[in-house]
Amino acid sequence: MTLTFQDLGLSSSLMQSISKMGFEEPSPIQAQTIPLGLQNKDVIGQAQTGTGKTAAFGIPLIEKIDVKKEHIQAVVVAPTRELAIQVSEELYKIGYHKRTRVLPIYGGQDINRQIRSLKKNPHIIVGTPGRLIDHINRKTIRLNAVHTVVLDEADEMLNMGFIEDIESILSNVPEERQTLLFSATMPDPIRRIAEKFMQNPELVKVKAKEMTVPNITQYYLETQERKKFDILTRLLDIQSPELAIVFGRTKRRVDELSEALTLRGYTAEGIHGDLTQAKRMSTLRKFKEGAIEVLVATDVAARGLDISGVTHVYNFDVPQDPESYVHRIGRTGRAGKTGMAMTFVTPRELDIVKNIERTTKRKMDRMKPPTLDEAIESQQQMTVEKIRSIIESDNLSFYKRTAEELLEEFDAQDVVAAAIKFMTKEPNSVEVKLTEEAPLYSKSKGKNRSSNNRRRGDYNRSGGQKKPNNRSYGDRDRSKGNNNKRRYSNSK
Ligand SMILES: Nc1ncnc2c1ncn2[C@@H]1O[C@H](COP(=O)(O)OP(=O)(O)OP(=O)(O)O)[C@@H](O)[C@H]1O
Ligand SMILES: [Mg+2]
Repeated sequence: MTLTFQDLGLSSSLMQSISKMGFEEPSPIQAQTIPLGLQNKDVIGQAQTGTGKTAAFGIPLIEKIDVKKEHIQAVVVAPTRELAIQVSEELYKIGYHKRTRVLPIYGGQDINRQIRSLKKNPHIIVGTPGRLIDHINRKTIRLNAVHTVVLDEADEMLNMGFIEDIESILSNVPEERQTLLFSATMPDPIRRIAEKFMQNPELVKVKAKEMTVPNITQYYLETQERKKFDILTRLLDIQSPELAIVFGRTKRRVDELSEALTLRGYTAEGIHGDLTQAKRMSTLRKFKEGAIEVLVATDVAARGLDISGVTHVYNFDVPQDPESYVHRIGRTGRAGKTGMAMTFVTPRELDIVKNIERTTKRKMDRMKPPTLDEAIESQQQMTVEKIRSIIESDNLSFYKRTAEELLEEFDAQDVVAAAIKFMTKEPNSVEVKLTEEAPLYSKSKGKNRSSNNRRRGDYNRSGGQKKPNNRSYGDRDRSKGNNNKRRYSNSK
């Protein structure tokens, strides 16, 4: 009974793009939303992180564009620049064969350049609220022929204080329109907005027992504040993630952590709202390309980020609330792939873990912080594996004479041990000093929560080009990773 994209009655140009993107079958949110979108219904969509909400609104949106018309027909509003770019790239791909013109519009980019791009008559604009308002006021964007509006990550726009901007954008769009509202979480204020601005919206809520996707294994580690950093580096050594994101509570924390990681020999960089747009983009690009192994980020900096290959998320500081936990760990385990999330808690913060577990309806397993010996042991194991694979695959004749000479002079065990020692990345003990963060207290205890990471002003997200479509879809029946098909499997 699995629904296919074909069943949804999409046009051939869209089918072509979708298959080029490697999508095999619609994800549950897509299967439910696309038909409603095509029928011009208002939709409130809620589904877990990484389950394809972008294409859920993107596919019907593109289907409804009349490419012959030379004006803006749809507006997508997203909370951050990086997200605006990421969404517009996904829409560009979906609309590629149909030749839909999509333009991202965001603050921090030269406005005159944007005005020039707007003169090329894009069909769809993907923008951040502030810059959209700016263009509306300058009359460089006219929304009088817009038939579809999408609010992506509505909860985050609310958190960032964009509500008035959104109201003002919506009031510039004809009332006869379709409004789609998407979010991974759906707090009450968002429901109220929906009541005010949408017409009999259909609520599409992908049923899930838990708020987090099942393919992320979740752990917490109880430790003292001052031990966290050593534990982080040991975990990085033991788990050797493909790509990892480390979350810190504040911008200062992110700066200090990325410096400290660099000092210990990891390639790490940080992103947060105080960095320039150019710096944030280049860091994200390097991370996507794998030139950086560890991305250190504040909460908001990583919301909505879609980077394939993020295998591990470390909550170096416990997140402020369950919602931010859900978004943080949702940077891994996307599109059906597996992921691991480790949350560090000090003894006084244990209540927060309980609170998160209650909200997400999912227990985290307790993980014992690894010891230094365990870290060294696992590094040695990696060396041994490397040696094994070299013996199996390389032609070693060039080295054999030297090996013989060494063996004549020394005991064989010593020679091998020395080689292993030389090749093993020993845990680096360079002293690092992090400014301590005060523990967070569970809300339920009525104590103040840390307020030094105000969400507003710290918005930055991922954008940039994604890797080509050779990502497999974490498809359980298919063990080989690198095929061209991406299949949705995590909620079946
Ligand atoms: N039907 C599909 N088959 C395979 N891959 C898909 C499918 N739909 C979407 N994807 C891919 O899954 C990834 C996650 O999608 P997307 O970013 O839209 O998730 P999301 O639900 O918006 O997550 P978040 O809540 O974190 O914003 C993207 O790389 C996207 O291209
Ligand atoms: Mg999204």
